[in-house]
Amino acid sequence: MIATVTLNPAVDQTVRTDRPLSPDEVIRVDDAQFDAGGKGINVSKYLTAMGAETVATGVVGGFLGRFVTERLAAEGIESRFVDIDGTTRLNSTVLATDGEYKLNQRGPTVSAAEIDAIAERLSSLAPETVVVAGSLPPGLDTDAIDRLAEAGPWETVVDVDGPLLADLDADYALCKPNAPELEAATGRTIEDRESAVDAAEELRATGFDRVLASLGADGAVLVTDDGAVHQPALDCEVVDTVGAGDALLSGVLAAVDAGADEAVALQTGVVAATAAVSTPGTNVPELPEPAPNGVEPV
Ligand SMILES: O=P(O)(O)OC[C@@]1(O)O[C@H](CO)[C@@H](O)[C@@H]1O
Repeated sequence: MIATVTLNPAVDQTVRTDRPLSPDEVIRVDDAQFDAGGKGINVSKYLTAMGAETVATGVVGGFLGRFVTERLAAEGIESRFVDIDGTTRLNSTVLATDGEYKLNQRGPTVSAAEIDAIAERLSSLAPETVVVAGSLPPGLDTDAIDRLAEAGPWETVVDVDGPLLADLDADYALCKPNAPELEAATGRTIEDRESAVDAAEELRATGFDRVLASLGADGAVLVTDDGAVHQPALDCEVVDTVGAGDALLSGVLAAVDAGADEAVALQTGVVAATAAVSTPGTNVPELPEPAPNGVEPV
């Protein structure tokens, strides 16, 4: 079973307007989509859709926290969150004709005691894999992630900001930086897939068995002990990019969980990410079967 930990969940609000954003004007939008979000939660949503066993945990609070747990229950996603005093955040995406605007709140304060409570939840769930994903809320630093990684016999996967990746001390099974995060974690410049692989190798040497790097229009690479594989991006019309990284990571984890090799896992991830960018918000779209193998060694 794969448990996900979201230390800073969100209600994701997505609105669209058929004009550019401009200051000092009221811009009226026709409708708003609300999804239960936060990176770990999204991973649990995708894993469930892909048939992998998963439980979402982390912290929730207030009326927006209730929205998150109720929405997950309605979608058939198992969750075991720790309640906190503050209110879970509202993150907004505005899809306008001049671009995609994302406003993420910092979120409520979370304490070390609440990390202990999450570690207890994880111990009782006894997952094989724990995925810690998303930003750290006020009150926490990377020690919280290291503590969760070391609190049990599970392997731990992380999807956190680049500077945080560089600060982690425990051993991790996998991390999933995008290109700017890979640059921030290593101080290297990513110009192409070869430089991404070099940076990923450097990151692996600091305590990550595998590095899954998303490279936007250049697809993704998965770098492991067995070398590196690359999957080019697939053609699609991009509606919004929110949640694409979560879909990529989920596809890789679900495929590995089902016994697939690295190339098939990477391909499954890129297919899921392509479906994610083709749909607004962070609800899980219909996931197509992986296309013919486009994976190549780097
Ligand atoms: O502020 P963070 O924790 O870095 O990211 C949070 C977030 O933008 O990530 C998800 C998409 O990946 C959304 O569901 C959510 O709003």
